[in-house]
Amino acid sequence: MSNVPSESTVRPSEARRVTEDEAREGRVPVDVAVGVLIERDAEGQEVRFLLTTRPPGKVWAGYWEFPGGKFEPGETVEQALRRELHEEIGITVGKVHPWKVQLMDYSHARVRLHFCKIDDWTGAFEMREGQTMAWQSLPVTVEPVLPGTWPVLEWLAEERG
Ligand SMILES: Nc1nc2c([nH]c(=O)n2[C@@H]2O[C@H](COP(=O)(O)OP(=O)(O)OP(=O)(O)O)[C@@H](O)[C@H]2O)c(=O)[nH]1
Repeated sequence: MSNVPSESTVRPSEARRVTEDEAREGRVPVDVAVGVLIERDAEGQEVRFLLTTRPPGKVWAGYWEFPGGKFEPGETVEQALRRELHEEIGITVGKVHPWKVQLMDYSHARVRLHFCKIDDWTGAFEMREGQTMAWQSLPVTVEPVLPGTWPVLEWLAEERG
């Protein structure tokens, strides 16, 4: 797909999608709640989505991703997402729509990414961890994009035909 970065630019040992079956063995996945913030046009069609850079000092710093973070003990996806988006980008999230789950292996961790769509929030965006934000549509114009973000761009492209 022309508008999605090529996974071949990252060595397989660094990042790889895995299935739930494969993940039954080896490292226990870390659950991560991720928000796909969507802006709609007057007809209600999805137009743009928000990407942010990974903060300085974190693994894969500077790579573009959807905002979110790891669950804290006992949290649901929705609770983790509300907390992370408030802590990291300063907004208060309204309704959360669970969308897709994707497992991903990195050298630093195995993660289970819980992607949720959000089109309802209040508050001004404030990048509280030194990130950069960009509203994007397909094809995205920012780079580099985090490998764990590529599947989302594919799903969005599929949805838009
Ligand atoms: N936020 C986010 N994380 C993603 C995405 N895709 C993806 O593979 N990840 C991975 O999910 C993990 C999220 O961890 P994080 O370090 O950002 O979480 P956090 O904010 O709770 O950080 P901390 O508790 O380490 O400070 C990372 O391993 C990151 O590489 C994505 O689109 N958004």
